[in-house]
Order: sequence, then C-alpha cells, then structure tokens
Amino acid sequence: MKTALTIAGSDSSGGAGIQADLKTFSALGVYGMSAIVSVTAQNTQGVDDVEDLSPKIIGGQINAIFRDIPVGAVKIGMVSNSAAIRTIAEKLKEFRPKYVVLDPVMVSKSGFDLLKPEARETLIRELLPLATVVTPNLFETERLVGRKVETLEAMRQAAKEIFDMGPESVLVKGGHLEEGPIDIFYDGTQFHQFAGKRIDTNNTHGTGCTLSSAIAAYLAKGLSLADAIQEAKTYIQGAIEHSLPLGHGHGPTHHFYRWFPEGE
Ligand SMILES: Nc1ncnc2c1ncn2[C@@H]1O[C@H](COP(=O)(O)OP(=O)(O)OP(=O)(O)O)[C@@H](O)[C@H]1O
Ligand SMILES: Cc1ncc(COP(=O)(O)O)c(N)n1
Repeated sequence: MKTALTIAGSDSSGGAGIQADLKTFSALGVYGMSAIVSVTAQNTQGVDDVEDLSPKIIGGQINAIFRDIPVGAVKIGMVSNSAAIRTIAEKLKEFRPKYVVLDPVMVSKSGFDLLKPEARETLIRELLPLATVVTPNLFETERLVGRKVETLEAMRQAAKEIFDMGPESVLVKGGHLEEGPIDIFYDGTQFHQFAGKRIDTNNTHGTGCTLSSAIAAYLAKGLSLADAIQEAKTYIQGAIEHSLPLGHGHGPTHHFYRWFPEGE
C-alpha cells in the first residue's frame, strides 16, 4: 500500500486541514498518516480559536511515523508559528522524504491568520527550500513576492521569483483569478498551465488543502510531478462540482461522490 503523511492543522468542521488531507488520501487509495501542528476550533463560517501544539509533540509525531512506516510523500499545510516550522524543517532534513508538497497556508478563507505574520519569513527561509513543489494561492503569492498578482502574466513572473527562493518547482493557484481557475506551474525551465472550469459555488472550504494532498497522493503512487498535478486538478474539479451544502458559510468539497453520490 502506498502511503502519505500530512503535517498540518486540524479543522474541527472537517472541510480543510488534516481532515481534508486524510479524506483525499483515502479517496485516492493511499494510506494516510498525520502529524498535527495546531488544533483549530472552526466551522464553515470562520475560525473561533487556535491552539498550537508544542514543538516536542510535533517532532514526536513525525519521529514515530518515520521510524516505523515508509512515507511515500509528505504534504505540509498550516504550520502556524516559527518554532513549529523549525521543528518540521529539522525533521524533514533528518528523514529526507522523497516528495514534499508545501501548501504555504497563511490566512483562512474567512480571514483568520493561520500562520502568524511574523513567521512568514521563517516559512520562506526554512521550508521553501525543502519543497518538491510549493502551491501558493494568489493571496499567498502576493505575500511571498510583495506586490499584487492579478493576471496570468503576473503569476508567471511571481512563480519565477518564488522558484528563486529555493523550491524544486512552483504551482501558483488561480482559484481566485478573474480569468478562471487556471494554475501556473514553473520548474525552473518551463511553464505549464493547468486550467479548470469555474464551478459557481460557495462550497470551496479546503480546496487548496485538497489539491495539495491530492498531488502528494499521486506522487506517492508513482506519477511524475506534471501528471500528479494534472490528476490532482481533475480530482479537485470533481470534489468542487459535488461539494456539499453543509453549514451556513463555505461548505466543504465532497471526496466520496463516486461511492456516495448526493441524494443517496
Ligand atoms: N470555483 C472553482 N471552480 C473550479 N476550480 C476551482 C474553484 N475554486 C478553486 N478552484 C481550484 O481549486 C484549487 C485550489 O485553489 P485556490 O486558489 O482556491 O486555493 P486556496 O485559496 O489555497 O484554497 P483554500 O484556501 O480554500 O484551501 C486550484 O486548482 C483552483 O484552480
Ligand atoms: C486547519 C486549516 N488548514 C487550512 C485551512 C485553509 O482552508 P480555507 O482557506 O478554505 O479556510 C483552514 N481553514 N484550516
């Protein structure tokens, strides 16, 4: 059985974070494992509270997994603060997983800081250079390059600049792009465009988490990076198309619609 590990925050409402990642791994037939960095009290409307776990237990979870079970790919999501980031970076250098998909989560859809603003520099310095691919959305891209990014051309330019920060490749996500949900990939030599079809829905809680964990799952299954991203894009498109009208805010995507179509 292929395996994948998510290092991220817990979302009590199950639409984003660790819960979205484990659902994605399961739906794609990959055995999922988790190291929880932070626990959030949140629902589809917003984040009420956050409690970070200590570096000791974050490192302890990662140790326990790597010392016992082969890890096919790692996905990193909400990392919250500088101490947690340093611990995760240390562990990645110690255990050297083959693939690291880094979703540089900064602010929730509802506007809550999931990464302390003063930890942004630590994330750039410590984690970006360890990533096989880093997957910022437009907002995160703007924070990384320090200016507005609103067009495909600006996404390409930003992808180059983020590449220079040390990751093996960059996928700038255009979920919030006016022209449509088009993502730009750059691997240091070539650009590639991954285009989706915009679904008109409010239920997009956790789309970024789902995309990055699907990329990790497909890498664990042995696909090339370009194929893993293409398949992950198809996966997120289906999960948004069948998203669930749960809660009063942004509802979650649906990972198991093939098995349990709505209405059943
Ligand atoms: N309404 C939509 N219809 C189709 N695809 C979408 C839609 N919204 C986002 N996507 C796609 O979903 C993926 C996630 O992109 P997005 O830019 O929304 O990430 P994100 O902002 O990090 O998500 P989140 O913060 O909700 O986890 C991308 O591949 C994007 O193109
Ligand atoms: C624990 C956790 N991780 C990530 C997100 C980002 O998802 P979104 O941008 O849809 O709020 C979140 N809300 N919670």
